Amino acid sequence: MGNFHILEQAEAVEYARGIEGLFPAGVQLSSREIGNGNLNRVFQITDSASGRGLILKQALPYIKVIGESVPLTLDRVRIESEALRIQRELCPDLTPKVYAYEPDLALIVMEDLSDHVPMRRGLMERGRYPSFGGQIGTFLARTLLFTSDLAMDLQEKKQRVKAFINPELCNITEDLVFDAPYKKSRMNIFEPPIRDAVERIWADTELHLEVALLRESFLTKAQALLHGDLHTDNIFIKPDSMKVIDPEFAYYGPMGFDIGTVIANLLLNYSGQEGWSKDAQERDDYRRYLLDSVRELWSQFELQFRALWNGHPVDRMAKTRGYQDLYVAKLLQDTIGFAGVKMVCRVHGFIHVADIERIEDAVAREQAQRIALKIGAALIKRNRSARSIEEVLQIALDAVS
Ligand SMILES: Nc1ncnc2c1ncn2[C@@H]1O[C@H](COP(=O)(O)OP(=O)(O)O)[C@@H](O)[C@H]1O
Ligand SMILES: CSC[C@H]1O[C@H](OP(=O)(O)O)[C@H](O)[C@@H]1O
Repeated sequence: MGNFHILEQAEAVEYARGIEGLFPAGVQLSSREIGNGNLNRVFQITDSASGRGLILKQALPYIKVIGESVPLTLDRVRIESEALRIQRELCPDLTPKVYAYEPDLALIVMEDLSDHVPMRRGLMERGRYPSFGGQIGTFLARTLLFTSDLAMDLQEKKQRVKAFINPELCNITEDLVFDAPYKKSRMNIFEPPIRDAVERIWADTELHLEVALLRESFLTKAQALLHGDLHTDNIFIKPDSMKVIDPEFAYYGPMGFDIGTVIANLLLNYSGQEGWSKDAQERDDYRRYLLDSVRELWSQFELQFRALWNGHPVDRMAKTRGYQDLYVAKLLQDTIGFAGVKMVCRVHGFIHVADIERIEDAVAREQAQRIALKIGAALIKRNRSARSIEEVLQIALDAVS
């Protein structure tokens, strides 16, 4: 990365213009910076005449939301580009096209998905996406099964694990998801009215034991190549299409972490419904839709995961009678536990979610935060005994009754 420098907007445009086969010669290109994420710069570069465009994403050598005092490896762009390549091979319809990867400048150029919306925004506007369960179920089943020991040559899989060692990005998750929310820490940000609920989490040793076990799994279980940050801002959606972006947190970890992250974000929106409608009927209907989506996601995932396992060449031991059932049962438990920690950290941790944060009414916002903490903590505590996704739905219903 010797030639790295932060691109000026005009340089970004010239870089895009130079990519062979994308724009006609002499084309007039416009550009705007649209990056609203925590880590990177994102330019949308458009041919004003045809409306065709692309996205140029450049990593900064530090954490954007904190500043230059906290360096962050540019190697994350290699991880992101390689993960995108693998995900696209496995799920061509569910990932963006990548046009260029330039390691020296730590940038990736990819398909502009502006005809989709980030799913978080879609849900905040009460969008309904009936195909989502099937789409995300496919993404999860294919990316998780086909990158695991179940379906890969065991030696190749180990090489993959090595290529995806992602210590600095994993460290962010280890700190922000598994550590800070469970103790008094400068990394926690929350509003005074929920201090009592946060302090209960800090003092709950039964909860801490479950988090320690989930953290151990995150640290040691190299089960599959994870996306690593599968929240609803990283899912772009429209009625007939869904695409997953931003796998810079990819590493070999426990499958349930990715599935749990999606579920957590649906349930954070569920919690936030407290502030998005004055009409109780409308709020309940939308909550029901979100719970149906959680159920559908899990059942589609399970169906497709089992079908792929049964229908493709897999590891000899994977055919052992009874093994698949135990594997899927444990996967559900992991999913539930990780969904819980991903909810809790977004309420009083360092990074919050707009679904709750943007509620203007302070009382409703507080209520939404309390609901999210209640669901998150209950999921964490249930993780090792859960037997069915229905338990997740019941926990969510109990939290608002
Ligand atoms: N391929 C894309 N098409 C359209 N918008 C995109 C695309 N990639 C990123 N963006 C926009 O930039 C934002 C930040 O991108 P992201 O890859 O999530 O960066 P970060 O890692 O900093 O979060 C996204 O939320 C979205 O608004
Ligand atoms: C200090 S950044 C933490 C936060 O940033 C990542 O989000 P994104 O890259 O999608 O903006 C990730 O969720 C991390 O938890």
